[in-house]
Amino acid sequence: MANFGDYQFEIYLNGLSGVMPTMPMTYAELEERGSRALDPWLLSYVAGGAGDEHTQDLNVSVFDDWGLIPRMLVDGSQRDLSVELCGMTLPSPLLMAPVGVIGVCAQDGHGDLAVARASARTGVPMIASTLAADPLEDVASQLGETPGFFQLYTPNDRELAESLVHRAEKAGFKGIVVTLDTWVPGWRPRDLTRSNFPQLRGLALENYFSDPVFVSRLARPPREDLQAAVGTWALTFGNPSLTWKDLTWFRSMTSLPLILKGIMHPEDVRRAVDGGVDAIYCSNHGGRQANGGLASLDMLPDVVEAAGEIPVVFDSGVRSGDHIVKALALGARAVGVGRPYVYGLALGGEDGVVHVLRSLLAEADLLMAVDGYPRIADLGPAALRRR
Ligand SMILES: Cc1cc2nc3c(=O)[nH]c(=O)nc-3n(C[C@H](O)[C@H](O)[C@H](O)COP(=O)(O)O)c2cc1C
Ligand SMILES: O=C(O)C(=O)c1ccccc1
Repeated sequence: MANFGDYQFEIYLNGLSGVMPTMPMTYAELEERGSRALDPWLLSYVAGGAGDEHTQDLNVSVFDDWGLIPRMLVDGSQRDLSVELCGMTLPSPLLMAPVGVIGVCAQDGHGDLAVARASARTGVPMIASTLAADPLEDVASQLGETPGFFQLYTPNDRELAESLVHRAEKAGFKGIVVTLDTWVPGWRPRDLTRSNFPQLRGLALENYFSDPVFVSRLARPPREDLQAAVGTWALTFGNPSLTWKDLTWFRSMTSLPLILKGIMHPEDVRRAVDGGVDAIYCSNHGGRQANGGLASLDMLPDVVEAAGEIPVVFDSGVRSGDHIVKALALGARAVGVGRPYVYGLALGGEDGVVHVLRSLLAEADLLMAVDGYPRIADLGPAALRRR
């Protein structure tokens, strides 16, 4: 397989216009131009976080606390970014974190499908959100050979939760990611001032509206009374009384690999591992849920240690190839990005997402080559140091 870094040569030889017309090459430009491509009310939701967004900003800046240490005269002719995750071999450690409004971040309102097609083209797995503008079956049908994951927001209606998970299994998803940190949205000033949850406009609820259990809870079909359907969704969305006891239930719901997302505390890692999960997803939800916390990267080494043999997926604040490499060196098995591909989608649709993913992978691949860590197995705590 070609190295991801070959994207560099495509750009040198063809010019960026021959590859992806006029797309940004730095995150700063991607964020700036992607932001302008989104309606202001939607941008507040996508870019915003909890409180004064200190934790959200810290997620990104914390990567500067670590520096990679280059090694010389290492044979870089055989590079390999592939990883094993939950019994699957992935071409790279990069994942697309679940984003619940990507549907409306695309010009045509079908961003979930565009992201799924980008996943098919790049081999970068999509973790499809419960909150989607197209039903999960339609998303799964666009994934091609790339394994996909379904992210579950656990409603307080157990029958509905089980229906969603079983639909995901049937549709061909290869793992279930249960998000634990968002059974209620956090305090998000940007959304509060503009009344901005797109969900409340009924914009990302197709998995519910297409679900027989959900529809059976309504007096009239969603299309006939959208307001009532959204109201029922709001009352059903989260379950505040879930506890670790319910891990048995999650485990019993599916034979697919089970991953718990939003884990930051090593004690929670141990409970999850004891409960038989297949992977731990270390994340603070991109700083959107709780302000005043550590950066997600701050907890990664402790989470990895507590997880032992169980693989750790990481996200929050990853913006560049060096961020990916640093998270891998600190023990992550796979690394997710959220906002970067949302801006790629807003700017260039499916091609924009592909460009963002290929750029991140090319940067990570070339950095590992230049720094003398050509394979992921070469990366470990000795590859970096806290400044
Ligand atoms: C607009 C937006 C919507 C999100 N929706 C979901 C979601 O539906 N489910 C979920 O588990 N996480 C959701 N997340 C969190 C992401 O999965 C991920 O944890 C976070 O974006 C990572 O941080 P980053 O944006 O700094 O890369 C969302 C994030 C954003 C930016
Ligand atoms: O915006 C989010 O990050 C998110 O996942 C969410 C989910 C439900 C309600 C509000 C926000």
